[in-house]
Amino acid sequence: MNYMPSSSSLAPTPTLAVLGFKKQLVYHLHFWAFVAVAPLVIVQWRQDHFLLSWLLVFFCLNALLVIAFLRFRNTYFLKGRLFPLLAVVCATYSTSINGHAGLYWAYPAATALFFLLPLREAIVSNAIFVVVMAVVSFFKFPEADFWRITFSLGLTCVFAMVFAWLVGRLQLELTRLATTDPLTGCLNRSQLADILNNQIQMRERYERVSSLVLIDLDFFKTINDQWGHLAGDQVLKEMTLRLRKRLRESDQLFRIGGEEFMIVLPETRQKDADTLAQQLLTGISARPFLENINITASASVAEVSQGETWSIWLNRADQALYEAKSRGRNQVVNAPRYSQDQPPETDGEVADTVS
Ligand SMILES: Nc1nc2c(ncn2[C@@H]2O[C@H](COP(=O)(O)OP(=O)(O)OP(=O)(O)O)[C@@H](O)[C@H]2O)c(=O)[nH]1
Repeated sequence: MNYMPSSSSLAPTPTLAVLGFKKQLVYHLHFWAFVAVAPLVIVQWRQDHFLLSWLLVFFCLNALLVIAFLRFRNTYFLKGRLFPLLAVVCATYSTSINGHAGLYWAYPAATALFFLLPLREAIVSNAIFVVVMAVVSFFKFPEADFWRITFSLGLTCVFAMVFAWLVGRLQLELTRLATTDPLTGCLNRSQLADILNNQIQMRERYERVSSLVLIDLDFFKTINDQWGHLAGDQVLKEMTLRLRKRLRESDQLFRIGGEEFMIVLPETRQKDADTLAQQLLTGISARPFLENINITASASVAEVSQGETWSIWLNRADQALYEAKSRGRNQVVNAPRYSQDQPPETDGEVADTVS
């Protein structure tokens, strides 16, 4: 149970990876839209379509600002909302004055909406867009074209919607797979630093105290040796169910090692966390697992202290867990408070591997 820095702890979390993906998508859509639309400003100006030309200037300026904000500030300019609005207005207006030449832009505009807006907003915006385009085409083109345009634009929207919806689901599924342990469904270590850091910030900024509990099954190796690895897996699953049953919705349960679990308890003082840990250990030892496997667990409790880092907090809990094991197991040990004058001995700065 040695918490040492490793290069993998510097890798972005799955959630950050998804956010990074979204930023790249927005960045590229604005960049390529700018490249495609900028020449049209001159084309439309030369054709004396001054209003459309100005609209396209706004579109290009917005694209440049979004690109600049993403690159230099890592934020979205006006939340990225102007692109869809301007794209739809330009495509509609261009169709009304340029006919088919303007209509062709309606298709990329409708598709882009699904990648830039939340799905529901994109569906509503595109439904309105298709209706408006249908009205414009009804007055602008022969009836046969009106039907073709309305159906082909509607179908483009449906395809884009299905694709965007599936990409969204895929992102959620990949995040879930990357952040949870496949055997127990508990959170894995990928977001551990972020979640502990959040609790530390709540402590520093708002004096809101949280605690963490480490629970480690005792002599788990003998379960595997005696009953087999599959039975060991079943015990871990049932252990998770027993822990979850007693926890609150806001508590976060991690499996941070083979038979070691960590629970983050927001808004919970050491004393209450200790009571909870005692109850959890009772819940484990009171009834046999898989009908006849009796097992106990050891636990430690640590309330977050002013001025400590997440790794010191976790190390304090870890050392207390060692203490519980060496005192004979099947008990809870409270970690001593962290003091900036006398920091507790730690094995290293960053928790990344647990044995
Ligand atoms: N079935 C199963 N066993 C696992 C899994 N992950 C780790 N283990 C086993 O858990 C055991 C942990 O053994 P130890 O670290 O010696 O701990 P212990 O036997 O519980 O002893 P103490 O913690 O000192 O009480 C090892 O035999 C690992 O192979 C898993 O996902 N499934």
